[in-house]
Amino acid sequence: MKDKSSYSLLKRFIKEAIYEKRTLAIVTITIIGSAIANIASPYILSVAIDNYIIPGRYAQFWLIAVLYLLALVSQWLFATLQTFYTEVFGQKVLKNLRRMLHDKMLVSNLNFFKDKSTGDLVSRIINDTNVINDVLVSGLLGGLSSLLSLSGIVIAMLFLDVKLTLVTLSSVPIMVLIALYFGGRMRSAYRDTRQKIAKISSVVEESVAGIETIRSFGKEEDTEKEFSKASTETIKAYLRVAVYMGIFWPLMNIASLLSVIVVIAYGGYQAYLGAVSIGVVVAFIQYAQRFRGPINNVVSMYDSLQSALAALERTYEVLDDENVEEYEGIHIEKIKERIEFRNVWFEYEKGRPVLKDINLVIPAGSKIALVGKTGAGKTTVASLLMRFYDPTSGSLFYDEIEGREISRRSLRKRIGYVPQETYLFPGTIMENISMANPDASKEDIIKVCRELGVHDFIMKLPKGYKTTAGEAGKLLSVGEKQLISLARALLKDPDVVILDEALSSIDPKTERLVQDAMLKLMNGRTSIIIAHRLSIVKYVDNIVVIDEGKIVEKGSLDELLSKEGYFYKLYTSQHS
Ligand SMILES: Nc1ncnc2c1ncn2[C@@H]1O[C@H](COP(=O)(O)OP(=O)(O)OP(=O)(O)O)[C@@H](O)[C@H]1O
Repeated sequence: MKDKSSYSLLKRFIKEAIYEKRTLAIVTITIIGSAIANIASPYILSVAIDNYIIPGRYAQFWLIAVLYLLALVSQWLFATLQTFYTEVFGQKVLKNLRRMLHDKMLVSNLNFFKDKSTGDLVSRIINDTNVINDVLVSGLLGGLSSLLSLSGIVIAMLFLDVKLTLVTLSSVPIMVLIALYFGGRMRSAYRDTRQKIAKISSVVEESVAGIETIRSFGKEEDTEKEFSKASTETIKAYLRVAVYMGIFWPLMNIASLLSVIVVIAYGGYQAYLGAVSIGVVVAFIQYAQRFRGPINNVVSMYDSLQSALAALERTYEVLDDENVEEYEGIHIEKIKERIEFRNVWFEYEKGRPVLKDINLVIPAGSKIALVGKTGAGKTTVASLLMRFYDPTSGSLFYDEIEGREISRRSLRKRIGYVPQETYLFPGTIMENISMANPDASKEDIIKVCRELGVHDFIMKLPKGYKTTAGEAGKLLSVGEKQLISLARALLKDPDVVILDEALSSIDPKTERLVQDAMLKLMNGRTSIIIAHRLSIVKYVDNIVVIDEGKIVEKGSLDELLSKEGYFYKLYTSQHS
């Protein structure tokens, strides 16, 4: 264990978890109550035997019998309450951690996502928090409760008879060794089963996502083999757990019985000599049987701490990531005059600029097309416009206000972005469009869809506007989805539109629909089109040609064609 950092991680976690004070107070009470009740019942039994049963004082016997019953009932009651409230506490901590992680994702900038895969983030939010709950909350509280019970039992035993206590405790090291050796193996085998299950789900996930590629390359057999391998490994891992479980608990029981035998033999002999009473020996027999569970809990708490600390470290890594979007800044109501790039340089990775000294003025209401080979930097220009990133050096100005000073939210409200691939949120088509403007009525939405020519094909879907995104995702083509995205952007009524043409091929009929819808959306608005097809460039005022992060040509279609330069080559290669 990396002591110092593990300690500070734990300290921070405990400090943050402790804010659930009320639930934690209830858990603490149940833990203490449980420990006391656990110690009390054997003790009461010893008193009952020595002071009432053996002397034959049956008149007052009912009192001690009621006390014994009470101790047993409270033992059960506290144990139940402890399990329940530990879970309540754990779930609250879990919910809070998950909320913090999810919120963090929502406010993080795109650098945050650069080195994290979807699977990794999902696993941090779902699995790591689960491990933290299991080990750090339930495990730690269970372990502390066991430690308290163990200490209580030892104190009660010492109080009754010191020598007998030492004899009884002689089997404890054996139990600790068993718990360390076999228990440790059992837990690590169990962790292994979780990893194997995760492997199965990732194979399934990949098969579903890549089903078309699998089919087209005839890779069904390989995928099937991979799945079978993962399944077999899972079975093996579960069988290992079963074997270790089969060995572990019976061994613990034997060790526990060993101490009972020792107590009976030694205690019995002492009782025969009159050194201890029968009641005390009976109490010791009961105490001796109560060691195995708590000892296993304490050992397993220590054992699992390592994996939980790793999970905690991964969780804090996300929470402490400094790539956060700043939402403060000047609120802009409208982009009225122009957008300007002034000496803009940008690099995703230090020392590798992808935009180099971009200077560009986009007057309000004008239309420009960004053209260039793949990887030239067109999408990056669009990302800077929306402040997904800020320039590494140089500035963007919106009506002479420096981009970095403007509130990101207010800026993005003024921009309608139509990405290459449309993301449909869970929900209906209607909800997917209305998210652009929650105040819009159904009629407004239908009007916008009619205007863009989207209405007819939405009505052809099985449930029209009520078709869910899941169904629509399968039924709609890339172009049709982009039409929905265009409707979404129009409903927002932005000042600026950024359109990223779909790369995938679209059938000619839909392509015409998409182009018409694009032109309607662009009408009267500052428009920046990332043009892949070049047929759209007829409709723009200016074409900006980017190559390797630099603007290499700029001008109207006629100007650039007559120049017979870089653009001319691109254009003629697509139109030949
Ligand atoms: N998130 C990122 N991290 C690191 N490098 C990136 C990132 N996004 C893009 N790049 C790199 O920046 C360069 C410009 O990419 P960009 O996506 O802006 O080009 P593009 O002209 O839009 O290309 P395409 O037409 O293929 O979409 C490329 O070399 C690309 O590999």
